[in-house]
Amino acid sequence: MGRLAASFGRAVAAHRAALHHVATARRLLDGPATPAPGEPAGTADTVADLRRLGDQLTSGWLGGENAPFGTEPLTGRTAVRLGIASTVDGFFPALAPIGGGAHLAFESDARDLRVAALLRRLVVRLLAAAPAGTVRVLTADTAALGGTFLPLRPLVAAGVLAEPATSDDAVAALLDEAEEHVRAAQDDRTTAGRELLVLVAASAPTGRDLARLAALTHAGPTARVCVVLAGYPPPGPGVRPPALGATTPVRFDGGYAHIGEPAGERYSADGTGLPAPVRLDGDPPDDVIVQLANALGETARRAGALTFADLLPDQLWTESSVDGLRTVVGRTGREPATLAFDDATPHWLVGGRTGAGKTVFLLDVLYGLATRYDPAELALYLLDFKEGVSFTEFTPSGHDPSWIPHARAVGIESDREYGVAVLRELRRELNRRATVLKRHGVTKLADLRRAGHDTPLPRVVAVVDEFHVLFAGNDRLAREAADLLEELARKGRSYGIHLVLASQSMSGIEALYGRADSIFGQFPLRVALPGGSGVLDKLNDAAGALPVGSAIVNPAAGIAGANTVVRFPDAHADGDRVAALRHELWQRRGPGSHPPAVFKGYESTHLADDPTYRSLTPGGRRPLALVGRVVDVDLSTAYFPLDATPGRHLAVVGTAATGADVLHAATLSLAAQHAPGTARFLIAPLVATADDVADATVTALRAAGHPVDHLDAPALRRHIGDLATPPTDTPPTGRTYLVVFGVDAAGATLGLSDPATFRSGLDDLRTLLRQGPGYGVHLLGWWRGLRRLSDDLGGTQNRDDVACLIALNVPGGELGLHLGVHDLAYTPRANRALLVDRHDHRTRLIVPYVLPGREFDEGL
Ligand SMILES: Nc1ncnc2c1ncn2[C@@H]1O[C@H](COP(=O)(O)OP(=O)(O)OP(=O)(O)O)[C@@H](O)[C@H]1O
Repeated sequence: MGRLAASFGRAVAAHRAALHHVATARRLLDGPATPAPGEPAGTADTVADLRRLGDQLTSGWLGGENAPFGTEPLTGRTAVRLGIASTVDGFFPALAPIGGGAHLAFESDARDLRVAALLRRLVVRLLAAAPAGTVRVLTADTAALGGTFLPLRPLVAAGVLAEPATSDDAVAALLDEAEEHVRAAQDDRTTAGRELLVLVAASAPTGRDLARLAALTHAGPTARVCVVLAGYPPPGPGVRPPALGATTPVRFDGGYAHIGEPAGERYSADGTGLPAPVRLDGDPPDDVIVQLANALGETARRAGALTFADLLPDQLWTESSVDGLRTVVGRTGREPATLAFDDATPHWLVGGRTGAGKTVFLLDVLYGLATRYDPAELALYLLDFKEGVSFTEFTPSGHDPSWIPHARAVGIESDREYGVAVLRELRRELNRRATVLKRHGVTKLADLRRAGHDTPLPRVVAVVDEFHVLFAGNDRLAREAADLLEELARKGRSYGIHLVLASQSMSGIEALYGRADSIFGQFPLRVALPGGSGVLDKLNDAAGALPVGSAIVNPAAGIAGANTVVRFPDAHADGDRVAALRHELWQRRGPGSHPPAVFKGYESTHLADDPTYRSLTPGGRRPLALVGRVVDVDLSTAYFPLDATPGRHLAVVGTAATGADVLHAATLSLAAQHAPGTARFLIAPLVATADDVADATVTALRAAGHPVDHLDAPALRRHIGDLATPPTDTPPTGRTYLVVFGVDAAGATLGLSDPATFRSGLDDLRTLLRQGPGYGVHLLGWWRGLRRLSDDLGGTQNRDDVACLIALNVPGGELGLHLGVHDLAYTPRANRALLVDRHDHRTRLIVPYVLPGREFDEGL
């Protein structure tokens, strides 16, 4: 009996010590101890002491609906009630220390209903014990898939409690969050770190995650974390589980629980714990849960609400980019999450499955940057390869003339060729900067800018969304893209050129010809949106269970243990605010600000809109045949100069009806370079599909005052015969353009030989092709097949006789054979053509001109 009395004496002391903050402890108790019949004997005096303590502490908030919730934050170690200890002399509340580095572990996991009920009660008690927002509870329940915490649904719905983590990935993410909290608390850097984080695990996680959880129990009082772990130690043979630090164990003995030695206190001299059986407290009453949800919900909503406005600075354009760029992208817990483009994280790699919020995240980053830095500090190149409208809002449109003044080039639904053109442009900028730096004897942009150099050298951020498209296909273009990216990634850090590569699929990365490591090694900052684990280390699968609107940010190239969970707002949800901001930025642009060069992959182009065409006047020495716009950064005009060199003729090849449109544009652009009467146009519409366009061509030429002859096949044959003979007037005056819509349709007629001279139309045609340019005769022809062109030329050995080629829907391989070029990177597609000039070895992807209204006729 003496031993028992001593033990209870210790328990009194321990309870007192644990109840150091009596006011707090009072809140952790809920109601008077309810005696249960037939309890075993105890020691009257000490039990009475314990009882008195309990009585003092039983008027807590659960004592009545009007009782207040906690008003003081839980700063140090305190006590929580686990149940009722019973002795023959009475009953007393059984407490255990918690907080201030003290933790709890239950032997059974929450599949034991007593444990499940008590866990729920502990969640409620801890949330209720302190002011709203000072205790954050995270729950994990892989053993019952969240079922343990289901009765706490009202708290989840009110945003007070997060959804339980129910998968291994989610548990890993939860541990990431807890570890980040510990780091923040230990540095005392954020207010989030000052809240108490309670981690309630309904069962022990497996392997490495159990070790991580155990590590949290050793982190000490400054970590501001408290672990409540059920199912420890995990049953079964095998490796010994990691030891827990400062944890009160609770084990079970029949219907009663037994509370072991509390962390840092003694309940018994022999270390056997509280010498009285304990009946654990049951579920919190439903109405209390609802009451708590109502009381804390509003604060949680306010603290948790994240809007686009949270990303913006107080004042526009006040930051300097000398040492890097920084912007708030969202929140970590309740603190702003800031990411940087600087020496430590010069480039970012962003991953996330489709619909994971990648576009939204990128827009958040771009608006965050564009509001902090003025256009002299920051320039943007934005490239998107997917169908969609990601960056459209940065460019002027019919209904909104504004643009973001930082944007230099924007590609929407870009072609790979456009992407490579932008990367080439960035490399030119890199080289330009390298020269400037060398001239000033420094090696880094930051040093030059610190020295007050006045050449505008903004930091450049180039965003490439769905960048894996660049590497689709093992061709010359893919290799060039890899070369460019590698160079930009390697040198960009010093020259203030930063890359953000985003993708829904990292499989493209593997196709980087073994260079993935050398390229992505330059991308220390990884942002993994839901489903974006591909940008993290293979052992780091934290992004699997993320909800949309959050991301794992990892500044250590994705290794596990360096994750931070960031929530970011949906820029699109605040459309009016974003539009107003865009206008504000636009209004602030400087006097010389130009709209960005915009490439919209889905748009067709029209001759009439081309500034080069509009500036054409009669009298040039070498007329230019305009055929479209080159897929490059400035969308420059695609043309062929038609001079006196043999072979300066244009062949448009392919069955696509666009062929007629290209001839139309070439003819009208040539006409604009001749005064009426100085050029002759012979128009031969030989195929029905081209009739409308040929008629439109004739009408336009006549309207411009040019003489036009309309030819059928026999007339064409005659004219070819005439034109194959050099004129007698020397030097020849004027030019003759023979425009044939469907040359292949004249095959039979041209193949016939003249019975008198034995010359066929093809003989005359070949003479004309070689000699015609010398006396001002050029053929502009549309052949619907490459084979027909080749035959008409008399074989591929004569391919230089028509030096200017526009290939429409001609397979790249066939075209390569005709041209004698290996590795020709051309995939026929609607609204695109390949321009080849055999004389100056130019090959360019172009958007060919079409007549307005015929955009959708081209087919493939
Ligand atoms: N922070 C957020 N909060 C709430 N909803 C969001 C958030 N971010 C994105 N969403 C929503 O998720 C959906 C997909 O977003 P988004 O278009 O950015 O995805 P994505 O990854 O770019 O997809 P895809 O690659 O298919 O275009 C949108 O409806 C968007 O409103």
